Amino acid sequence: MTSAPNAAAPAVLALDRLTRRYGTLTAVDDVSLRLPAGARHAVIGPNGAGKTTLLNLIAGTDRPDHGTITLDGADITRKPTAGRSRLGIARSFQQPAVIAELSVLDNVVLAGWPHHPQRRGAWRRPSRYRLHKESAGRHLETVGLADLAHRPASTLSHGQRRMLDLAAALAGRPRLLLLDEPAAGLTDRDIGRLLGIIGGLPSDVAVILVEHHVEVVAELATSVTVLAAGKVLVSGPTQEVLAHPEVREAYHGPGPSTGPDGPRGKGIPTVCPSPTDARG
Ligand SMILES: Nc1ncnc2c1ncn2[C@@H]1O[C@H](COP(=O)(O)OP(=O)(O)OP(=O)(O)O)[C@@H](O)[C@H]1O
Repeated sequence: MTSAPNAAAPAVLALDRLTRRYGTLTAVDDVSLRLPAGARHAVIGPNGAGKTTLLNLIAGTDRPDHGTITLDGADITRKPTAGRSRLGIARSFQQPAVIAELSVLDNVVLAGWPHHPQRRGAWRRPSRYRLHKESAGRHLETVGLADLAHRPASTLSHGQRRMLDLAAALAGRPRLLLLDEPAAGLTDRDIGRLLGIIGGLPSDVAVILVEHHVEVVAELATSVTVLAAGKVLVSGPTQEVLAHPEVREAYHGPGPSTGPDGPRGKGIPTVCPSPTDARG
């Protein structure tokens, strides 16, 4: 079993009282979080809990109304997305961000371009462009798409596009990788590969994973935050959080013993239900 990140270690990412309102709706409500280098942290919660909004605030595609975000001790709350990306924040999306007209390889070359040490003049100098292609090829090998490198991205299946999106995120040489529902729509085989890829990331890359598959969360995350209506319901080491009475009640409703080996088998759903399911 994995252990929770060391709370005393210096934080790569620190969120302090982050709040985002849309009109009268508070999508993210006073959320604080500290993640050390190499953290494997999951954010779970029912539909509409504010998980994607939280990722958007960290990535810089949305701005908080209140609170601060620091990366390696520097305040990035007002920094534009491109600046955060240069500092090493990369993300994958619920809908894979793939350029269908480009080859699989060139999607990764393009994503890695601004982060490559040999980025200047690479289009004009074939030897430099070759370096970009080589490092893109390594990322494709990591995600199991090397054989499809020269195919148009438009020909990929949904699962393959997700893997390409992940290769593109890795090309950004991230310090912090934000993954929004990476297992959604994947076959069991692809989920197995995904677990291997994320599990094999360099140990200094911190990962925040928004995921509905609790089995994926239990396998990958050492710590978990549960959001409900934008607020932190509970946050801490994965096994403690998944066994927390309020978390179990939120997903199962009140009832008799819900111990890990109780009447509901593993006691946690494989896929977190939507609020409608939860109200069931
Ligand atoms: N741009 C926006 N304008 C208005 N409301 C928004 C906006 N983005 C998100 N919301 C609302 O904020 C709340 C949180 O949305 P968010 O997408 O962050 O939830 P989520 O936990 O990621 O849900 P899901 O699991 O369905 O992806 C929802 O009620 C949503 O409708």
